[in-house]
Amino acid sequence: MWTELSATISSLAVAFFMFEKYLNFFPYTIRWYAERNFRKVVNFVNPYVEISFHEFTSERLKRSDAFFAIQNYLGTISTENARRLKADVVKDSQSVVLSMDANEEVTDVFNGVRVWWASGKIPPQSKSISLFPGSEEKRYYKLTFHKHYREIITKSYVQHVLKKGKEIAVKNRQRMLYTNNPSKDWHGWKSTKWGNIVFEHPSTFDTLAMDTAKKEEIKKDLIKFSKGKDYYAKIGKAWKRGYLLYGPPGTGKSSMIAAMANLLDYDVYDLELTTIKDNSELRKLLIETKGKSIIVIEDIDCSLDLTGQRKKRKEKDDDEADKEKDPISKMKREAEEESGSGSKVTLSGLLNVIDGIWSACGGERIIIFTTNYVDKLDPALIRRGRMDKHIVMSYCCFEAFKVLAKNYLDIESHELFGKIEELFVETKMSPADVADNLMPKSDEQDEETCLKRLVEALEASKEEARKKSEEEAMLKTKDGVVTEG
Ligand SMILES: Nc1ncnc2c1ncn2[C@@H]1O[C@H](COP(=O)(O)OP(=O)(O)OP(=O)(O)O)[C@@H](O)[C@H]1O
Ligand SMILES: [Mg+2]
Repeated sequence: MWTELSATISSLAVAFFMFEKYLNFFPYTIRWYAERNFRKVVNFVNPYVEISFHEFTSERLKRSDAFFAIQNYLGTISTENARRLKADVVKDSQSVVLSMDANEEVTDVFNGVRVWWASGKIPPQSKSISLFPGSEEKRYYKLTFHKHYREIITKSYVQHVLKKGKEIAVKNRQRMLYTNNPSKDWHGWKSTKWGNIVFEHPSTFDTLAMDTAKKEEIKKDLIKFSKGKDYYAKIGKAWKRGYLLYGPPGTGKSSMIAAMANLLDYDVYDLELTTIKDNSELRKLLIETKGKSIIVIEDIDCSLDLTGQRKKRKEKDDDEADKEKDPISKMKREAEEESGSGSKVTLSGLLNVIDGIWSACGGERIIIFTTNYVDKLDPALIRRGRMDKHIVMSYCCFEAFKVLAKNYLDIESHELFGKIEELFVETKMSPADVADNLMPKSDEQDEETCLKRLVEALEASKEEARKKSEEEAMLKTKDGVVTEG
């Protein structure tokens, strides 16, 4: 039987070869007719069905999600089967993920049905020399199975592969910190709107010094949001949430953002508004962001003039008449004008990004604004619904200090704690300054030295505040005397 089968296959192969070779000598209509019938015969003899999954979809540079899901899935089964594997290092350079190399084949069994997966590459079509080597090469995976199982494979198996592949991608995913590239770099081969590096910030809610109840409330709020897909769909609201973090410098706003990203396992998009030319660029950037991410606009009060009424150049001229005299300001302004880097993003453009029709694409996103001066912001920008939660990051209190002492010095109590608690009632010091005082600067510095340094700094700050208030009081009385006089 085997001898007969191999003889048939060889004859078919020879026939196919001859057929392809001599077909070009016939006129087109005959060729088309012959080819169609020949394929019918081949399909009748060949009981196998093939499905290809290509790396690039219709848009040339848009990578197919399915291709990567399949790549991940095949990585798990090919480690036992395939002989040539490709390795990628992921997750803090700790683990290796294997995938099938080109022109390898592996088999898989699903509900008792055997399928074959093969990987391949389509070489460049054009013979011209490309500036970008390898740019034309297209990878693909080919799935082969018996036509008898068409239903089960196309309906259940492919879905199973994509689901598993996506799960593996989430598990192996390295979180990224994205920053927007200036729009002049958006075009060209493989250029992207967002530049990215691996996000590795160590801040967590455990290391964050702040009121414990407030911290727990924020954590619960975040977790509720991340699990709220169905709820948001039910109430007909885009699955996104806005946070406004405000407070003096060094109170932990940026650290809080990193802690949030670490808690939820989200990517971070750090949006630099000043490099965005106009509202349409802002929208394009937003569309390119993925779900499970935090979009951050730091120091929103400094980023743009978002008071609603953007000043016109002429009006500004009066304000800046003095600045023109200063050679450094003048040079800076001239350079800005030359590069055309002045941003035209407006308040309405920003509002549209936060809760316009575009903001719903992607889903599962948190938008965070930070500012030192909340009063400077336009109320429309931060009204509830846009910025759903306002979080004030304030000066260090005794409770926050205890978290820092535990983290920086590994102590939970000390005889100086009493004094420090008293001093915190009357002094305003940012957690950044407290942390700096608590951090040992050499091996010789023990906890006692660090705590004493903090006490001294707190006393100095208290003294400074006392002098300042005395001066202010004196000025007030003087003013009073002058007015009365
Ligand atoms: N609440 C806090 N808990 C723990 N560490 C803090 C806290 N606040 C500040 N720090 C420490 O101070 C440093 C500066 O803090 P961070 O950058 O988060 O402040 P910020 O509020 O973003 O300041 P700015 O308004 O200047 O941007 C951090 O690296 C961190 O070590
Ligand atoms: Mg900051």
